[in-house]
Amino acid sequence: MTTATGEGLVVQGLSAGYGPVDVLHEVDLQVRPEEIVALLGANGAGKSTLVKTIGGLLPARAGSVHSGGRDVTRMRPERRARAGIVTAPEGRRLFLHMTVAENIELGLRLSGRGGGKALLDEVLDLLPVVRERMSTQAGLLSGGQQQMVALARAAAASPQVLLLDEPTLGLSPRLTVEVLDLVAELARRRSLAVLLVEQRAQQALAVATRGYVIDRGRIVLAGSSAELLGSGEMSEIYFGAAGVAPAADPTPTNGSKETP
Ligand SMILES: Nc1ncnc2c1ncn2[C@@H]1O[C@H](COP(=O)(O)OP(=O)(O)OP(=O)(O)O)[C@@H](O)[C@H]1O
Repeated sequence: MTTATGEGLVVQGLSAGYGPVDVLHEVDLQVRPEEIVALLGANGAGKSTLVKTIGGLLPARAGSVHSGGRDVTRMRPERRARAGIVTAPEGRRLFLHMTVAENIELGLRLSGRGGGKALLDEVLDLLPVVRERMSTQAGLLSGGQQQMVALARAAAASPQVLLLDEPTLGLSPRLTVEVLDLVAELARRRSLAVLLVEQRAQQALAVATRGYVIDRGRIVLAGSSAELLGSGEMSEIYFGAAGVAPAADPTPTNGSKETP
């Protein structure tokens, strides 16, 4: 593990938890620009907690988070977003009664980091499904379309570090491949450092160059995608604990969480 903090996302010795319970224990990870790194783990392993702590929604109890060489550990989420760390949270979190355009505008305003019309245009070129539905109410879109809107909203905020918490949750295998291909295209075009949280290890490792496996709040395995896919240890830790096969398709749900 390099300790260089100059580029991308660097997490060192990060611990966090809820109330009296420690959930994350001294997590180290790094994502360089233009790199997609998968964060894999069974239900309850600590993936969302790690994303929340990196994004600033949950305070770090120890350790540090750097983005582009800047120490953001003590910054509030809005300041972190302005510093380049943008999260597309699990469950999409769209405002379902608002149009797609309003969702994107509001997201950009909240992040305080919109990349302007040119960037939004570039993102929408990659996501024609979103462009075609800018005036549609978000609640009327399918789960896959909502996922694309969440991705567009996050990408249009001009992130340096993009945290994607289960962007394929509830999507069909075909849409999963489509969303992950788009993530890869965005990472390449915009030099993004992408941390991709996924339960679908095979699909995630197909677009990621490297991955980490988290178990009970600790990184227990790290390696290239090929190494992880071939690792018996990973199957044991991850799939043994999860009780699902690597390519398992989680039960589709179109449910969305609406934040006030
Ligand atoms: N708000 C909370 N308050 C207390 N404990 C929580 C809270 N959120 C999560 N936890 C606990 O923290 C641990 C890690 O949960 P987390 O949601 O980070 O796991 P996860 O890997 O994202 O799981 P999943 O894949 O099911 O979303 C679990 O034991 C969970 O019960």
